[in-house]
Amino acid sequence: MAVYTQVSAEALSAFLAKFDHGELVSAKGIAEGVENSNYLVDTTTGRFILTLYEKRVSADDLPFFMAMLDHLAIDGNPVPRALPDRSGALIHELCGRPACLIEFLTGVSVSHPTEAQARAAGAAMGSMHLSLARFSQERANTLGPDGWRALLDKCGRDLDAIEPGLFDTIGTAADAVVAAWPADLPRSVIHADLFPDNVLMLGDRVTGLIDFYFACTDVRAYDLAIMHSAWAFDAQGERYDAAVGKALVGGYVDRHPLSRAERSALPVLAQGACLRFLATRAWDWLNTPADALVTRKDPLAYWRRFEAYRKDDLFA
Ligand SMILES: Nc1ncnc2c1ncn2[C@@H]1O[C@H](COP(=O)(O)OP(=O)(O)O)[C@@H](O)[C@H]1O
Ligand SMILES: N[C@@H](CCOP(=O)(O)O)C(=O)O
Repeated sequence: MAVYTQVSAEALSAFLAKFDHGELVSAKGIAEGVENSNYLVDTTTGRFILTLYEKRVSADDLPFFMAMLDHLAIDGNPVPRALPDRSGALIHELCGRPACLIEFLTGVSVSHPTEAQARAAGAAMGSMHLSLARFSQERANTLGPDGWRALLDKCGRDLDAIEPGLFDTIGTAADAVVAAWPADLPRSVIHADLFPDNVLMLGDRVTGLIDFYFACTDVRAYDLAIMHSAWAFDAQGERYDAAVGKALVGGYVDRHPLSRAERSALPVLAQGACLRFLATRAWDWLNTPADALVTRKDPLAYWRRFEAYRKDDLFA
């Protein structure tokens, strides 16, 4: 469960009093997620998400994320916007954290995507990329190859506590990926974390794309590679589902073109994606406070995926 900051009913009522969205009826900490504190808030006029930004989200980046969400929503993408208070402010402070009141979107995230769901989710990313081609703001990726390499170095030999020998094995793998990293593919703002838990669905229909707080400017095909690594394997990273992987890429290209150069870079981009998520998961595994209400995610599930991408071309 990801609730790092406890918000009292009194503090939440005072916060809601700044908005025209009714009075507090109930609030529950949301079990899913690892980065921020999220509450499901019911008021006398509707249902909302309250997010308090923690850990890796800098308050300085919030205006970028909010502008991106507005841009995508105007283009008809199913993304949640932050709601302004009576003075027009979107970004607030609550219990010492930056906080936003956010539109609630219906739908559930799937844990075992079917081919049809993967195709729909890939198409949703394709549409999002078409829209982002016209979004002019930029944000550097702090978790690009330099960022995840530095994070792995910061974990250092403690990585061996996760699995003996991991520090050396990953170091060699990271060197190879960094050396092969494509420099000249098309770039744009990307989501950079479009895992199944960040796509809300009703049946085979995508009803929500959420959690844009890693969004950044990077190689556009890297977004698809991240998504592939998250959607086409089981949670342990042990079993690859070729049909789901194919459907995901197929859905994407139904909406957005993928050049030959982008296609042939997907295997190395996917390996980079694996090391990036392995790095943050390993850091969190080693550094999450014992009293945090959060379920840590298994770093080795991303090492297994990495080995699968290194062994075979899963995009062939
Ligand atoms: N706008 C929203 N509408 C509906 N549910 C949401 C919304 N935002 C977040 N959630 C719910 O909260 C959970 C955690 O949100 P998420 O943004 O993924 O958190 P984190 O940033 O901590 O990873 C999601 O899995 C989803 O169940
Ligand atoms: N998706 C990442 C971690 C970020 O968690 P999210 O709940 O914000 O998607 C992972 O699985 O390692």
